[in-house]
Amino acid sequence: MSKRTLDTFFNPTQKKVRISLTESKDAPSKHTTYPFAIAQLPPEISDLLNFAPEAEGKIINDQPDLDLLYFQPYIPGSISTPLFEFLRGELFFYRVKYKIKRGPVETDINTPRFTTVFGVDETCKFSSDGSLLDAATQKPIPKDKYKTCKPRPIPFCLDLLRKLTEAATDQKYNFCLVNYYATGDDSISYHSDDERFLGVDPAIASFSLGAKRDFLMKHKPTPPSDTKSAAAIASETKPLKLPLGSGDMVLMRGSTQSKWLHSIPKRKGGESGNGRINITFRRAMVVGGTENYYRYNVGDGDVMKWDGKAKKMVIWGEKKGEVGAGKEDVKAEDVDKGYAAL
Ligand SMILES: O=C(O)CCC(=O)C(=O)O
Ligand SMILES: [Fe+2]
Repeated sequence: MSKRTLDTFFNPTQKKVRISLTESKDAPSKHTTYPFAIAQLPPEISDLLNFAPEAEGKIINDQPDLDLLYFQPYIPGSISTPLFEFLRGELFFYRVKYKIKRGPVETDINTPRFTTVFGVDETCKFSSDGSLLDAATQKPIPKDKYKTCKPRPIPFCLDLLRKLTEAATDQKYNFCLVNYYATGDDSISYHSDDERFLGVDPAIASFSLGAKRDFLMKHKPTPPSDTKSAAAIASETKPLKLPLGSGDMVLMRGSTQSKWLHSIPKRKGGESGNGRINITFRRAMVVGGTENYYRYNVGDGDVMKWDGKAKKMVIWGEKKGEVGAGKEDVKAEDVDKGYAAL
């Protein structure tokens, strides 16, 4: 067996761009699907975001099927905490519950983190008035095109980062998923983002803001029927731990999603109690992707918003109250995102 060498090196193809904000500098983002308007980034943040990426991306491809581009950091250090606080304070979040069926047994799942999502798959575009148009014909879409969700446009405060990320990674993104891990008890179990609606070998750009959390990766178990035995692959690969800090970005690309799993495990103590935001940009190709993302990241429960005085997420709207605490289903760790733990 040939030994793979560690060839982590600088990627010469990365471009730097400046994005000028064409929208009014302070008009909040509004849409009929938003529970409330979302403020624009203050200029102190948006001006400096234009200097991203702060560091060159390092390629990590020294293991079979792995292809990462790791920016440490991507977001300038002087704005990563203000951006974290801005997004935690301005976005609406959900604590999604759903049921899964394993054979005859139905299980209730409580997603062990706060989530929210914006975007629409490649078959549609948002027009300037916020309505959805067919991407091919530019005509309004049939009312019943999306049967289980109402797609939401990416607000300006996240769309600037999306555009910068498109330029830095040479990829297109139409979805923005946001996770908020309030404490070390919040997590995402081992999974891969390899759904068919993302197409073959999807590129996913993943940002970290706030508390440092470990990002674990391990190769998927390989069926022995493949060209190599499961044992041969297992001995060639070793699990990876990236201690993601505020402002870091990991681009996962190539065969990474089809062959590797990733997770943010629960942690005791440390800075995890200060909260961490994860933002991923992805590109969904078909209607099913849009329906899936809204089902698992918005769901049908209460809207939640950060309460700066209470320093926690509370239910937004008429019924105010504390959210989430102590209600996690222990089983959620195993089946989070609808995937059985591997
Ligand atoms: O929080 C993270 O860094 C990872 C999130 C993730 O894997 C996902 O949302 O699919
Ligand atoms: Fe993921």
